[in-house]
Amino acid sequence: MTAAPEGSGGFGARLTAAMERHGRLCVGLDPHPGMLTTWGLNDDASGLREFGHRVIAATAGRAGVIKPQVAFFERYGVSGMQALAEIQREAREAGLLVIADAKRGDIGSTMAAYAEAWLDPESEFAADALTVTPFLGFGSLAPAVEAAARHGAGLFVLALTSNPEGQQVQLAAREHVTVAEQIVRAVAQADTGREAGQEGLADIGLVVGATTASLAAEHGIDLTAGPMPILAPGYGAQGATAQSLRAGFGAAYPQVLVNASRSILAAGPAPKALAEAVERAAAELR
Ligand SMILES: O=c1ccn([C@@H]2O[C@H](COP(=O)(O)O)[C@@H](O)[C@H]2O)c(=O)[nH]1
Repeated sequence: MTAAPEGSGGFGARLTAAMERHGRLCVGLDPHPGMLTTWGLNDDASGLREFGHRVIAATAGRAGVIKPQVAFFERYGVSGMQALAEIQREAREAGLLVIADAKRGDIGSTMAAYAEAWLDPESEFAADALTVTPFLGFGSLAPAVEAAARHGAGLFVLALTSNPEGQQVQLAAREHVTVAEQIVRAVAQADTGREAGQEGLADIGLVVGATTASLAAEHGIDLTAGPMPILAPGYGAQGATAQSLRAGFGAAYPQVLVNASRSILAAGPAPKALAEAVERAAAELR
């Protein structure tokens, strides 16, 4: 049912191919209710579908990755989640990689169910990768790591999020090692199952905010500890710029996939203006 997305092989290989071809922009598909109104769309599942359809049309061929924010679909109940399933399928059929931003995390046995819901290609919500939270302990994500390997899918593990409140937890330290550093080390370790000689990005990556990247260096967190892809939200609406991203990530910048949601979506609904906003952001980050 789902088309083969960009490239072949596991998620890391597909993401590497997509970034080589289209650059490091990930377009955020965040149908804020106010945005639907501005775009002249219904504040219901039909509006979500049309919004998704237009964002996919503007993104395909201009960027390689799209990130639907699940919360903006969930708030419409069953019909919203049905629209999300259809939009994810349409995006993958258009050759885009889909990262479902659902930030799932629970005890291991429940985590296994979340992983099947989002990473099994036979699932209605099948995505190429899923954002997950490690704050129940990185070990609780083991079933998701196994499911990702089984399905050729990926995970992005929250490490140092873009919101300032995250630092209270993420920069707390035990024996001078911050929680964020422990997560980065655990993700690098989880990625060691790569085949000998395998190049490119790994399947399991990190979420590090475009706005908080410089904190990693300040706190001695080595984001180059492995070939982990790094999903970086915070560019545009949250204040990070192409220049601050490069400076903040430093040597890790080649691993970075930059998300932009509101700063691109604000250019809609006209298809040409939306496509130009995608092109501009992609060029700025190249
Ligand atoms: O640390 C994080 C993790 C996820 N997000 C999500 O990314 C987008 C950002 O949207 P903008 O409109 O470009 O600010 C949104 O879906 C967040 O939930 C994040 O911002 N920070």
